Amino acid sequence: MKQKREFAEEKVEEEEMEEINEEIEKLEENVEDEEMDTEDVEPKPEAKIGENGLNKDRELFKVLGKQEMKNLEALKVTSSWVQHATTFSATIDSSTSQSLSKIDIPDFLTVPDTISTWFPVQYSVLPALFKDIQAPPPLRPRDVAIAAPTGSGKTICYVLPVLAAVGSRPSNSLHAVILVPVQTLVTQIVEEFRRWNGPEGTAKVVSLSGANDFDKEQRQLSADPPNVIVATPARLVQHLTAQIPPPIDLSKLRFLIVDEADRMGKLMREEWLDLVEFLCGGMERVACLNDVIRQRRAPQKIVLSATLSKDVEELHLWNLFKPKLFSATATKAKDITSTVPMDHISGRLALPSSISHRLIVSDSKFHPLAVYQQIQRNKFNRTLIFVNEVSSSNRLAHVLKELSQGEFEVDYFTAQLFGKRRYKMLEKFNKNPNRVLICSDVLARGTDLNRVDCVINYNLPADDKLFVHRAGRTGRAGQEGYVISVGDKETKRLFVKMLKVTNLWGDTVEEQMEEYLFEKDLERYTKAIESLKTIVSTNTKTKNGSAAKRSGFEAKRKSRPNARGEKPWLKKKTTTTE
Ligand SMILES: Nc1ncnc2c1ncn2[C@@H]1O[C@H](COP(=O)(O)OP(=O)(O)OP(=O)(O)O)[C@@H](O)[C@H]1O
Repeated sequence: MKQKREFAEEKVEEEEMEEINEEIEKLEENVEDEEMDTEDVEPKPEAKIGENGLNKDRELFKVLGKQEMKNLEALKVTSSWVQHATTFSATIDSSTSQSLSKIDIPDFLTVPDTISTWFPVQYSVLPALFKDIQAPPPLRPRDVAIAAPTGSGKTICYVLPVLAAVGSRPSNSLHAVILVPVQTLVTQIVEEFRRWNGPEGTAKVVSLSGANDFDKEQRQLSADPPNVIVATPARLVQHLTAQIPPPIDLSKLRFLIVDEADRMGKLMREEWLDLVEFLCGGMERVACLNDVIRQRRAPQKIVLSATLSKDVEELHLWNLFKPKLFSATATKAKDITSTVPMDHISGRLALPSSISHRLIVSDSKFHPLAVYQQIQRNKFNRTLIFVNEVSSSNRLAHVLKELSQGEFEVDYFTAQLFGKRRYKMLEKFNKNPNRVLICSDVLARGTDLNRVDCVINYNLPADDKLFVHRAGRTGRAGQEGYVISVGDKETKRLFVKMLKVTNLWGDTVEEQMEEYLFEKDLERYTKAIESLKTIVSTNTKTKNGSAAKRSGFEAKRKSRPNARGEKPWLKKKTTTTE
């Protein structure tokens, strides 16, 4: 019985297969007919025969009908406000700087001795912002985006307007919040406020970041409400959510400023911007007259960066109100929408013209020696060396110390450094000559160190923006600066391609360093490597033995009694029972 059923099923399958084959033959005949029709309409191009003797066209997907498939051109969408930017010169020299008398600043502000002229970005932005403060517009002032090269003086563009808005007799309300991506920048910007705020310091400026103790910050915010807060987003949100109501009242905010805006990442809206805008109020979309009136309360947003993204989605994230763009380009706005596939608004001039770049290509085993020879040959006074891994920072530091034999001091600075030790390290670098500081990218953006002669990319930067920001630690305020990138035949290829695609290659000089150039220092170099190997092997033994030492704030926190007053780190004394 079962066999019969199987046999019947097979029979049905055969009949179905025959029907399907007839269908396919009919289809093929139709297709051939179609081909026949087009035959007399236009001469059929020579059929390309592939190796296997088949018609090449048939090997690809057959497009039915007559339309030709063609690649559509990628649409370049640039916001209209990016197209109609207020532009100014990217170069800083006597011809592009303006005298201080050209801009009236409030008399209660003290001009630091180092400031004698206004840089192009300041001369372009400050009058517009001062005007909005002296004569507030009926609705709310337009938000501002500033795209200018590194070291061009963008910080002052918001420090002065904020201090002008606070006024000479400040009330107890919070006028401005400035957000920056890393805590080293928080301290630097508070210092810039102090420079202009005068010795008695009319405006109360506080810093909120991982460098300070959270509880201490919270007590200070409640006891003495500040006029200006400079913070990292994470620490600000921590204060805004730690207690209800939060000790920070954002409802009367005049400025919401984000420096190094493109570094805040695509998740910033979810992480902190929604919460801050909600607490500021007035950011809702306008649906009725009441909204228009309520919108007057919204703070004026100012976003800044040397590589402000041109990406419409990213710019849209900021929810800017009728934004006004100030952008550094040597020529008019055509640079901004340049055909170069770059996502910087500041166009091809993202690198200050006072910076020269050299690419050293050598075998990777000689890279520490190549770095030493470049520092020694050019007699750089202060050198910043960027590495990608923490491990290579202390190894490179050891080899350079061995090679330099006291010619210059070598330190290294990474995110592992906590609390005050970071600022002591930077202060030591700023105050002393003949320094080499090896650091990770925590110092790549915004950090304003004193007269860095040379930036060395010991490990090449991952993308063009990072290259621009690392290079921008030198050649600041129009001074001369040198950038040296170190690579080997493999890594050089991708690096050169990246810089050429984004028009940052400019007049870079490429130098091949062959093995014979290293012979004169080879003996010392070998000794340095040997001593490094012994240190690394002893370190690995101690690491297996005991936990690595912590430094600074982290170490102090470890040696503090817990809530119950116990000291868990002390070994419990075992009492003998006999
Ligand atoms: N008008 C000026 N005259 C002289 N020096 C100035 C002037 N404006 C700014 N500077 C100095 O130029 C240096 C760079 O300024 P600032 O840090 O504001 O640049 P930036 O554009 O913010 O750089 P980055 O993009 O790296 O953050 C600082 O040391 C600052 O003191």
